[in-house]
Amino acid sequence: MTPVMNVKGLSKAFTLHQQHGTVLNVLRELSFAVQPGTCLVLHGRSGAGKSTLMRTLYGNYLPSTGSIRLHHAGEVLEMVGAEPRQILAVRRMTMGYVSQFLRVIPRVSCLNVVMEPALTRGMDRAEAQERAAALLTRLNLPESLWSLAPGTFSGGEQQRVNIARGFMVPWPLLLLDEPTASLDDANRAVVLELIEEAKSGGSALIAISHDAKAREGMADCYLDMSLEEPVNAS
Ligand SMILES: Nc1ncnc2c1ncn2[C@@H]1O[C@H](COP(=O)(O)OP(=O)(O)OP(=O)(O)O)[C@@H](O)[C@H]1O
Repeated sequence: MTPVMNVKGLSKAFTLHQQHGTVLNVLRELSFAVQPGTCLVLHGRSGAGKSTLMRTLYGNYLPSTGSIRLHHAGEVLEMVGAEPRQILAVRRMTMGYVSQFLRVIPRVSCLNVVMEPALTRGMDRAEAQERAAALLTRLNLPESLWSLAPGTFSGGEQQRVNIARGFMVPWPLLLLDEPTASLDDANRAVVLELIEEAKSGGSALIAISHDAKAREGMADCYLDMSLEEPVNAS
């Protein structure tokens, strides 16, 4: 099977210019591939570089070395050094990212936050609203909150809005950062169902989860990022 993403020799170092130019070698020579219909879970101690890897894959950080090849729009795109317009097209069509915390935009209602990825892809508004409502209902978010901006919502409510938004459209590759961190057992089970449905539809997922039950429920394979202590050089 052709992988959705193929990563080779990926390294990322941070240089702390304000702190005597200390260099943190966070990712070192990582190579892995992600297949459609599977979930790869990033595994490793706190500080191993899991979030850094996610941000690098999403194009937020430029790696120091290596290659990230992504199946996008019928072609293989090298994400390292891709133009900003290509990264934006990838984020609209190919790679979704459910970050740990919802980015709250003042005065934008919960329903609009959830619908946005579908509207950006040209889905009809009524259809988008129906899908958003179905997801919010499954995630047990009270209907009385849907027309409110999520800024005042609890941590778990904000997380469920973020998850509904992430699953609004099918993604060839979906990145999930701690998708069940603030959720109770019932809502964790809903998130695991959504992940299973996405996999059945052919999506590949890359996830970080400190929640052992959730991790076991979603993982098809693991990337162990704790094999060595990071090397810090100045
Ligand atoms: N923007 C940055 N600038 C400098 N150092 C950074 C930056 N982002 C992360 N780091 C460092 O990289 C290392 C890995 O951080 P990262 O957040 O990726 O770890 P993690 O495995 O996701 O940890 P956790 O499980 O605690 O969330 C840490 O030592 C952190 O201090």
